This record gives sequence, structure tokens and C-alpha cells, in this order.
Amino acid sequence: MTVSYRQDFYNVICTAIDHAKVVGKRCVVSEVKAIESIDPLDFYHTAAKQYRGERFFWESQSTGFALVGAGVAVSATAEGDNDTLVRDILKQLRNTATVTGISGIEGTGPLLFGGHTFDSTKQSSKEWASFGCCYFFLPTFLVTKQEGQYYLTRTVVCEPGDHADELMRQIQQSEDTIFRNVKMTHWEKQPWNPLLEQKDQDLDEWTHTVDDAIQIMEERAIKKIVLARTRKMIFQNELSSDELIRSLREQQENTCVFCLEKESAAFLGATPERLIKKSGRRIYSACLAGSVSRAKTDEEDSRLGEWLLNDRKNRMEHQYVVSAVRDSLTDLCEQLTIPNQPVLMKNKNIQHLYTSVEGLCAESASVFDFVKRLHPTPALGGLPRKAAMDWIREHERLNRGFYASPIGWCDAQENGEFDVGIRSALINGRNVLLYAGCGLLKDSIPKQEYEETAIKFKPMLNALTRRNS
Ligand SMILES: C=C(O[C@@H]1C=C(C(=O)O)C=C[C@H]1O)C(=O)O
Repeated sequence: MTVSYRQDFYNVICTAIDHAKVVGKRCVVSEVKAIESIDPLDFYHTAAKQYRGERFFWESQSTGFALVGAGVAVSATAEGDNDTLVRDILKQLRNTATVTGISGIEGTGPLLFGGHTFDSTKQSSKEWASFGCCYFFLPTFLVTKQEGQYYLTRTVVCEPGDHADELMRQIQQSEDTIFRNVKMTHWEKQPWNPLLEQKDQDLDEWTHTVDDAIQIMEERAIKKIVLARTRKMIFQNELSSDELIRSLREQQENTCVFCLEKESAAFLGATPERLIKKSGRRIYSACLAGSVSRAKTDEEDSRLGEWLLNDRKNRMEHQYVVSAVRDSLTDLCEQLTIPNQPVLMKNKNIQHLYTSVEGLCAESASVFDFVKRLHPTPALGGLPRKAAMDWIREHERLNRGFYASPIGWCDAQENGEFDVGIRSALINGRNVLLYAGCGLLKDSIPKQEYEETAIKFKPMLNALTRRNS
């Protein structure tokens, strides 16, 4: 990657077009600049006019870090094994992209955002068709909010026959339009959107599948299987990811609110579960497994929390995740700090057992090395991984698509973050597919697990029905 400090964007584009002519290939040019503070969601909303179906949103509620992308400059979709494809694009970007303006700020410059399916051996289903098995894109406009500062990265793809004046005019015009309107963002009160139909997986069918899982865990050396279910919903009017993100960020403190659009579909949610964050040599991961509901009174809530901290089944379920995460990270990290005991993570609708993970890795490591090693942890797949995945592939009555998979971003310095796409839904027009899963052990009780998944529907359900419970 060439970093040019003093040249302005126009000159860099001219040089890139000349270079594209010589090498006969497109060249990517990005410019990073500081901008005045704006609400990332207002930017997302305003960009819809030009870039609906080509946006992403990412906001960590606890740190305030946010990324919003609009417009597809470069994209990658694939069927089958997807990891190589994204790495290749990133490598290509690193080798060929020119970045001008401010440098050294994480989450700025040419950055890929996206995700892939839970199970790369599975063909994508009809609902997930537009996303394919893997979808990442480098946005034309990227707004980054980092430590209270705001940055705009704009990216232009220069082809051999392009004219700098035209490219410059186009990007400037789009930028002016968005930023003129962003200041005037006005969220209108939405009319009531009635729910016309909804369908859950039948409780008997679910019970039967849980029984199957329990039986296989008793017969074979399988310790844990995560089983998921869906709820299909049809609303009267088209749903808007903008409005849903707005509700999620208001209601789901302590989570990461994310959304990835592709054509008319959007996959979004408020996940409490970080898979991996890499910042320079520092890495952060998390073990999250073992759940109980929140209660109405503080007293009852604490009692439930205490119960969870001491419940044998939940502690075991959690410990499987801790051990597997430790095993996955040990040889990628020089240092690894994992506390011996979990603590409680309390979210609006549910509380979990949580163990933090921090480490120090080699400079050359990529956030994708970690994703590949960790996914799926026993929190989303099971233990042993392969046996659990085989069972899920054969028995679970749904196609998970991007649900329970890593979703997130990676910049050209290989910094990035991928969280697990849970507490999520796929929306398309008036249709919604909600997803939720739970960890099964030999002594699981089907009805309890069904109820646990119902609680896990709540964050998205409340956003969809505009309830606050
Ligand atoms: C699978 C989900 O959640 C996972 C399963 C948990 C559990 O079984 O206790 C807890 C947190 C997540 O790791 C989901 O929310 O869909």
C-alpha cells in the first residue's frame, strides 16, 4: 500500500489512472479526512437515497466506536470456502491501494466489511441467496467514529480508461449531497406497522430434535450441541433497517449493533458476543455461554444471577467454550489472559456467564487468522466442533445463513473486529426471519431451552414491534 501524505485526492487519482493504464488493472485510491461530529445513524439514513442496499452499520454501544459504509466500491461474494477470497482481496488492496490524508487511525482507509455463512459447506438457501456464502465490501464512503473523533474515508476505483475530473466530480457530488442532507436529518414518527402472520418452529418438533441431540450426546462422545430455531414474521408494510437500528441502539446497551445490507435484504442485530477484536498486537475475545432471563425486581434479578453462576449445567456449558477458545488462541498469541471464573453479563432481556479474553499476538497476524481458528466456538456450534457441526447440518430445521457467524470488518493494517451475528434477524421487504439458539448438554430440558430461545428473540422482536419490554 502506498501512503501519500501531501498530495491531494485529485492528484492521487490522476497518478492511479496512469498506473492502472500501465498495469492494465484497476487501482483503488482512498482519502481519509477528519470531519465534524455527526450521528453515524443519521449518515446511514441519509445515504439511503443514493445507496440503499449498499450500506452497513456497526456501533459498539460500550465504546462508542462506530463505522458506517455506503456505496460499493469493491465487493466480493462467493460460494463455498470463503476465507481465501477475502484474504486475497485484502492482500491485493494492501499491495495496490493508495491512501492519502490522515493515516494511522484504526478503522479508516480501505476497509472491508461483511461476513460469511455459519457453515461454509452448506449451499445458501433462498432467503440468503443475495448474500451468497460470503459477502464483503469496501465502501465508497466510510464514516468512522473513534475516541470521540470523526473521519470520512472516500474511495475511488480507477480503471485504465477513467478520467480524473469525472471521478472527482462524481464523488464530490455524492459527498456534498449526503452531507448537506445529513444535517437536516429528521426522523419522522413511523405509522403503526401491523404484524400479519408469524410462525415458530412447532414445540413438539423442537422437543423431538432436542431429544435426538440428547440421545446422540449420550451415545457418542459429543459434549455440547447448539440448536437454533427461527420465527417467520410478515408485516403489513415494508420494514426499514434504519428504524430497526434506531430501536436497537436505544434499547440494547452494552451490545454491538450491526447491519449489513445486500440488495433488498438486510441482516441486522444487537450482539453481546465478540468473537475477536485485533488492535495492533492486542487481541480481545470473549466467552459467552450459559443464560438466564432478567427479572422485574433487583432482588429477583440478583437471585437469578447467583443461580446462574452456581448452576452446574450452565457452568459446564461455559467452561467448554473457555477451554476451546484458549486452545484456539494459544499458539497464535504470545500472552493470553483468561480469568478462572466467569462473571455475569447483564443485557436488557437476558443475563449470561461471561469470561473475558485478552492477548498479545505477532504483528503479522491477521484478524482473519483468529476468525478462522475460533469459528464456530462451542457457544455457537458445539463440542467437539466437527461432530457437532455434522449433527447440526443434518438435524437442524433451518439454514442459518449469516446467523451465529462472524460479522465485522478488517482494515488494511489487519486491525478489525468480528462479532457473532446473534440476537439477529434477516429482513427483506415485509418479511422477517428471527434467529435464536441455545447450548444443549445431555441433561437439557427441551421446554426450558425453547423458552431460552424465546428470550433471545426479544431484542429483535422489541425493535420490530416497537415494544420496550
Ligand atoms: C446461540 C445464541 O446464543 C449463544 C448461546 C448461549 C447459551 O446457550 O447460553 C449464550 C450466548 C451465546 O453464545 C443465540 O443468541 O442465538
